[in-house]
Amino acid sequence: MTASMPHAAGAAAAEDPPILQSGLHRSRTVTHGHAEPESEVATMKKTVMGIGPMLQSLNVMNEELRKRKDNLLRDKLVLEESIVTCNKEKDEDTTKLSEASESLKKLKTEHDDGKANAQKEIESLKQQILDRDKAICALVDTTKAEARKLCGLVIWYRIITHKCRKTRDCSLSSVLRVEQTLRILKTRPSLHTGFQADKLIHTTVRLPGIFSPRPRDFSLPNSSWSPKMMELYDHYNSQCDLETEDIESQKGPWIRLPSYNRILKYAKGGVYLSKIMQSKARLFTRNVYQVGASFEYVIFLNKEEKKCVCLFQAGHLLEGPPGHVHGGAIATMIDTVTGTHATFLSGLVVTANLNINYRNAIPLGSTVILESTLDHIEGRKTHINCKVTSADGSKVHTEATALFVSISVSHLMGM
Ligand SMILES: CCCCCCCCCC(=O)SCCNC(=O)CCNC(=O)[C@H](O)C(C)(C)COP(=O)(O)OP(=O)(O)OC[C@H]1O[C@@H](n2cnc3c(N)ncnc32)[C@H](O)[C@@H]1OP(=O)(O)O
Repeated sequence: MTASMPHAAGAAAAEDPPILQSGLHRSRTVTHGHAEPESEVATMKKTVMGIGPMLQSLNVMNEELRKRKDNLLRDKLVLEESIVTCNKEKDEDTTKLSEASESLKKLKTEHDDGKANAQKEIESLKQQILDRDKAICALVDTTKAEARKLCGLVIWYRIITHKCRKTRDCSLSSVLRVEQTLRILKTRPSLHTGFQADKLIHTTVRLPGIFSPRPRDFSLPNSSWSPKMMELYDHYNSQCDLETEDIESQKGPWIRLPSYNRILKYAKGGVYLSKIMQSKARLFTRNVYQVGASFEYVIFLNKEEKKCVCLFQAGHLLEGPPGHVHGGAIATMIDTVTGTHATFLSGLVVTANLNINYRNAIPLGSTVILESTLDHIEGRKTHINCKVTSADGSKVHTEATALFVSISVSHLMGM
């Protein structure tokens, strides 16, 4: 019988799990073979008992799968929440970005407006400077030869006092100085200058305005100045003119003369120096930038007494005899102080003669005073005396006389 139904039994075996297969097979066998019912029940019982552990493991697996499903669902929820948060943040960032772009646009517009306004102001101030320079020129009657000479000297004065600054400062105080110079010059009508009046406007108009950075004024105290140097500086500086816009309110007999490291860009024959020379040329006494290393000095001018005082501290680069200042360096300072003095007295001059007596050597690093006094003026010749003493005046280091000859601007160009 069993053998007569191979297909049915085989099909059942293929569909059912192995344990069931053996149980069922047996029960079928028993049923069809008319076996004892008790033994069939027992067999069934056995079979059912065999199913128990299998169900247990299936339950465990089911439980695990359920847990995994729960976890996945939780993860999904978390991810969905994150996506919502990210989208929210993205929206906020987009809003912020557009706000920032708006602010930037606004700032740019404001900046452009400000720049345009500043440009306008600069143009207007430049025009004012130009008008003022023209007005100054108009003060001088250029049809008269003497006036033309004065113009030439004004230009020289301006070149010396302002062109040496990179800014060629056109502030009100500069105009004031020009006016003062005019006054001085008017008292000296016999000066020989050959400057052409039409060049005056050209030159003054080209002077730049008040916007360039100011170069270093070497005559101001620095950290290398000794206490003695400072004491003397304070003494003279406290008696200086107050730089006010009102000419009448100036006080003090002394003027501290500013000092820069550049003067002219004209050269032999009146031609322009090469660009390299123009940019690299430096005044001899101001060509060492390191403070305290070479010529540390400040010049004060006394208009009333027609004299100059220079406080000079010689640095270590000026050594001549061991530990003492080189005679050439002393001569340089004497020429500088007396030359400056003569320029203020007589306008454009050059040194024609310099006589020096070296009485006592000057120790390096010490502070000395150079006193420049007017001896006399005779036609184009300005005779100056100069005495170099120790800071307390007790020792005379050097004595000198100098002759300066007035020259025209064209002479200077042709030198
Ligand atoms: C605010 C900035 C301050 C800057 C300070 C730095 C100061 C630095 C100054 C210098 O270092 S200048 C550079 C050194 N000097 C020179 O290179 C000058 C070169 N020499 C000349 O250009 C001419 O020789 C000079 C202008 C000085 C004279 O030539 P001129 O043909 O114009 O004049 P002239 O020869 O007819 O002389 C005019 C008068 O000066 C007299 N003179 C000229 N040279 C003389 C001399 N060496 N000794 C004595 N007297 C002299 C001359 O006798 C005459 O007197 P009289 O009218 O009574 O007859």
